Amino acid sequence: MISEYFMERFGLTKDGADNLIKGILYTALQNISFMLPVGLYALLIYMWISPLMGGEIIDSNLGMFIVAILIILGIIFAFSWKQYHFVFNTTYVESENRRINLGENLRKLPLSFFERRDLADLTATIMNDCTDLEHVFSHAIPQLLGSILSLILVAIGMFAFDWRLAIALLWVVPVAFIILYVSKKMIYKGSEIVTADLLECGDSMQECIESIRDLKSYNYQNEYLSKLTGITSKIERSRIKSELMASAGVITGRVVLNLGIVSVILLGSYLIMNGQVSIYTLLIFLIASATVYAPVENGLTFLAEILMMDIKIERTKEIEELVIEGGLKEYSLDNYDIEFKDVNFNYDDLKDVLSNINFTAKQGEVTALVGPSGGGKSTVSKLAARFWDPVSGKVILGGQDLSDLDSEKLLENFSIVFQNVILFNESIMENIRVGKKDATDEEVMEAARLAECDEFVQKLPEGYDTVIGENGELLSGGQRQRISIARALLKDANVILLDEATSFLDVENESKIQKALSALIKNKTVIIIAHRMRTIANADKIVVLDDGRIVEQGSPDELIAQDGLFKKMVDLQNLSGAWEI
Ligand SMILES: Nc1ncnc2c1ncn2[C@@H]1O[C@H](COP(=O)(O)OP(=O)(O)OP(=O)(O)O)[C@@H](O)[C@H]1O
Repeated sequence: MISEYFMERFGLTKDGADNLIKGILYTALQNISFMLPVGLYALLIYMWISPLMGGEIIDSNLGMFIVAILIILGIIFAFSWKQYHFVFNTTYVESENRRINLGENLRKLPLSFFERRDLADLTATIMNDCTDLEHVFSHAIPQLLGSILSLILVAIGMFAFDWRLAIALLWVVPVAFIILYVSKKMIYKGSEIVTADLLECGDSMQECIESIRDLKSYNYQNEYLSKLTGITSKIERSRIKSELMASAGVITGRVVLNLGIVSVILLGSYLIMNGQVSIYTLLIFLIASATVYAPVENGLTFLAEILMMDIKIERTKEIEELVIEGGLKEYSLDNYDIEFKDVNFNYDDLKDVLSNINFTAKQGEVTALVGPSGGGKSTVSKLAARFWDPVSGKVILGGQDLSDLDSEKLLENFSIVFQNVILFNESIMENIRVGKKDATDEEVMEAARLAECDEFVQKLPEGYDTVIGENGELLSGGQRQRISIARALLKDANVILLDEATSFLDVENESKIQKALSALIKNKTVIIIAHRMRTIANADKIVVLDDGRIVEQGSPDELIAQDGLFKKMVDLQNLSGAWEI
């Protein structure tokens, strides 16, 4: 039951929760073992004070004391070792599990999620929040709950010894915790503000690094840096405020704890004067107060930390509990036609981006999406690969509604070349192999040759083994595009989406790649987006999108004959082609 509570409350796995319980028990035992020397002091004081108070003289046996000290040290060592094992080792394993789970969950989320969510925020959750939680599970929770547990056991002993002095010693403990708990809202608020400010700072730093070229070219660094300085100062202020909010409760609690010693002295003196307790009993309680309050003081600091952590736990749970996109993993397709049936779509409920889209991209044909910028071409291609689901209407592949299919399985049928090519900081060979994980080096090189990569790759210092830097920074835009096309050629899937796939290429290279692509696209469903009319001259079907609606569709000849938007676009490009500067 406790295990289930911990799983739910702290988002732990079963093993993690069980180990946390063991960690708490060993922390309690460790705390008690730290109090064992108090028993030894008590004995020593008794031996020393007894003759002064007219009692018998007790023979001190040094050997016995040394043995007792060694036994106590042994016990402290054994419990500390166990506590360390359960608390620290298992915390790091749990933290690793948490990161893997988050990563797994993210992998299964619809791609639309990543367009909506702030990526710096996601990274902060996986890295920073998990690290902060690591600290809470390795220090705060076991120490706090262990302290409470050991305190309860010690309190029982104290009550048995003298219940009046026990009350005088311990009444401050619940009061101190209640004071801190009452300030919970303030602590949470402070932590929420710090988290939001850190995120804003992370976003701005990332933006600054990504756009450093533009900042320099527009001489905008100073303005941007002063904005960054403003944000970092804001973090500093909110951190100080948050610490003050948390420490107000902790310090008040600690002051209250000290009142316990005062009340023990006052009550003890009164009881001694009335002959109800001996000075020995009072001394024992005063010595005990030092060891009893130490874990409680730590506990107060840890409780504040746990209250501050709540926001991080919520943030990780939010990702863990996101609804994972479902869908059929096993399905059969009649063919690879993609049909848009009465599709309406928007990104944010505010403005319709696509309205009443009806067309079919047939297998064995090239369907080109053209139209003015912002007309909805890329959005149509995203819906075709189920990156998003339509708000109404259906997108159908070979008779199956895409929204019924598992995205990962569905994308096995797609080769996609995006406008913005993403490359990894690995060798060219591995970057192309992304298209087909089990491809041999020969297959990769063949795809690279077809995509006109071979010539520039041979000139690189280590050929196909050259590592191309973060997002392929060592390559030109056209070279990056060719690598992306090589990936698509290697994957050789049945549906091919090309979104401005050759926009960075010069005429010569584009013509060569068009040739390679025509070999690739035989008998496949091809949807191509291009602004250059030359790129889509051989398309079987043209769909013209303007302001989210299909305004014309048909073969290039039919549309030229219609003398509408497509014809206007072709004429304009012919005209601009003839311009001389
Ligand atoms: N992730 C998004 N969130 C919100 N709105 C978006 C998003 N992506 C695109 N839009 C909006 O949807 C509309 C259509 O964009 P889309 O990229 O599909 O047009 P496009 O025809 O491909 O444009 P271009 O030719 O310039 O690439 C635009 O108004 C754009 O602002």
